[in-house]
Amino acid sequence: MVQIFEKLHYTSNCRCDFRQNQLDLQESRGNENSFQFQVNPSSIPLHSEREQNRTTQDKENRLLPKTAGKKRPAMRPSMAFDKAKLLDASWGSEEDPWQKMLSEEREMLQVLHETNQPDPKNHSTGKIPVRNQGALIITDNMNYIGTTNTRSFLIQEANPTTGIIAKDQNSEVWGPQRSHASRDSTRTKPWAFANLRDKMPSAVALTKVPNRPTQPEEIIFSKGQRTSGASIPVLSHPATCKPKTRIVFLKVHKSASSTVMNILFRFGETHDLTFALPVNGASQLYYPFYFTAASVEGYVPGKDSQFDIMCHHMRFFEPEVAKVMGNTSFYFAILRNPVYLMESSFNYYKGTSSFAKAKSLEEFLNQTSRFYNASARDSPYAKNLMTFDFGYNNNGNFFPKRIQLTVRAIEAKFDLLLISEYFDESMVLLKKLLCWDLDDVVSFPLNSRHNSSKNHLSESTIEQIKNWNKLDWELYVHFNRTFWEKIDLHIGQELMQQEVKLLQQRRKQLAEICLQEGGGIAPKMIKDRELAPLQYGKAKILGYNLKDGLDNATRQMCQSLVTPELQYSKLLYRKQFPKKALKLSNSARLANLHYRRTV
Ligand SMILES: Nc1ncnc2c1ncn2[C@@H]1O[C@H](COP(=O)(O)OS(=O)(=O)O)[C@@H](OP(=O)(O)O)[C@H]1O
Repeated sequence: MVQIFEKLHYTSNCRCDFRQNQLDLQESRGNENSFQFQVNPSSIPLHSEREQNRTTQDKENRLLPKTAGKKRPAMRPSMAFDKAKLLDASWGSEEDPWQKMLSEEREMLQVLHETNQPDPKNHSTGKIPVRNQGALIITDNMNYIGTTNTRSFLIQEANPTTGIIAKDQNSEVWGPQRSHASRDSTRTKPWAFANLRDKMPSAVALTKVPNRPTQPEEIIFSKGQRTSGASIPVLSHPATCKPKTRIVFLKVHKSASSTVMNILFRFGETHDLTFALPVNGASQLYYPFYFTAASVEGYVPGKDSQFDIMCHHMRFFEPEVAKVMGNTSFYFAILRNPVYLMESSFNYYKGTSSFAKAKSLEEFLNQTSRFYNASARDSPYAKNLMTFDFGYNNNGNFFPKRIQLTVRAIEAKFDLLLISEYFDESMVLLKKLLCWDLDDVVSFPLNSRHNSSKNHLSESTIEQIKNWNKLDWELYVHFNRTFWEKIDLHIGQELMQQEVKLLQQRRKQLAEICLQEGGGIAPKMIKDRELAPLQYGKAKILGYNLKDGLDNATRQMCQSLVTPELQYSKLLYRKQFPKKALKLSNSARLANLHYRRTV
């Protein structure tokens, strides 16, 4: 009986409606003749000879340790795809090219995305293409990847069998903002927080910070593996720092990405920035298929950097993203401990083919061959979801080399990888690298589950999840380490703690100003439908009630902090494409979007 109910429930409320995804795009093609669908990646022309024949000095520079503010060169997709053609013959045999490359000691290596983006032509016929899961690896001796003696560093440093206990910062809510002397004068804040300045206590004095508490990553990495953090006793950015406004955020699933997205939405709105929004007001950028520029509303082929911020769910595909956002945008993403990510995913995506029939996460893990079908289109929710979102093969076998190259490729493209277990530290680091204000990164947690839909995990289940999501686990371990290295490099532990404290105080204060109950509440208690988050799978997603009697400006500010992703997205779409939105809402399409976010 329960199962029957669940089945019905999931079907009616499923975000994994791939068919709908196809139809959305199909329809958009009909409406938007200007859209050009992605060509076969292998047909992308090569960059010029000059670009390819980089100088020896260039190559040497790429092998130097990372330095603050220095962006390493992006992977050249066109070169990569040309070489990809050569490797087409080994498609399907995943191991062989890996083994071959392992023996090529002097060559630098590069991992590529899987190359077979679904053929958009299939979409127009309503056919759903089968995704080839083969990973493609190419060699390229002109790239940024280190020499052979660094190849096994990841596995040596990380102990994948060690447990990580995630610290949940969701429930904390705090305070005051700091002044920002070097603000870009062109920036405007029509309403955000401006009216609250006088309601806030003066900035917290910078007192001696207590020793850093034991944190999960310390269980994994010895202290010596981090550089010592130099404390910089200043809170304002240097005069030369100009807020970054061109941003790509890879919204990795179940990693606090909706909260980050809300931060970007608010920043974009208050600074009149434009968003690369999904076509036809859809909720995602062509997910679970590789991102394609044509899935962005208003994208004009050949026109550079048309939008300021891209932050909807997508499966990352660099050349297409670059078409819309250019290569100089600030690229960042957020990761989460795969153990807790999977526990969250199991509840949220309970309706997907892998999880629907499993009575519990434990049952799924004990019988993965029974429940998991790698070729099912919705399988990524059940295995290495982060790897998949970054554009790599989530079913790939584990090889140290695979991880190393994947990590290198991600690092080559992404300026920053955040860690959701350290959300506040992540926001302080983000603020620093974007040259933003503290108020720009303050937020309330969104898309959080009610405790009743969370499951306790035993030690053995945790181990099983880690093994099952080995690729994600290794990514997480690596980027957890580099996260702290970045903090040491850019901020220092002491200043970080001070700023985290300020951020938390600010959040707490905003909660007192805005929230009726002071924090997240169960869905049935939410009074305003516009503020009700999508309820999905088996998860009960918390929302917020705003206080009554707020003046207009305060209410608007508070509302923006708690508006769920789908409603906020719809609002931005209306603002950016009023005519199209009107057309869509006339056909009652847009109005219902937040009830049927696909996937
Ligand atoms: N600030 C902050 N800090 C730490 N964790 C946070 C935060 N905000 C959201 N969350 C948790 O992130 C989970 C939802 O992730 P996403 O928003 O990425 O989900 S989704 O893919 O967009 O559906 C969801 O995890 P679960 O509650 O375990 O499901 C949220 O609780």
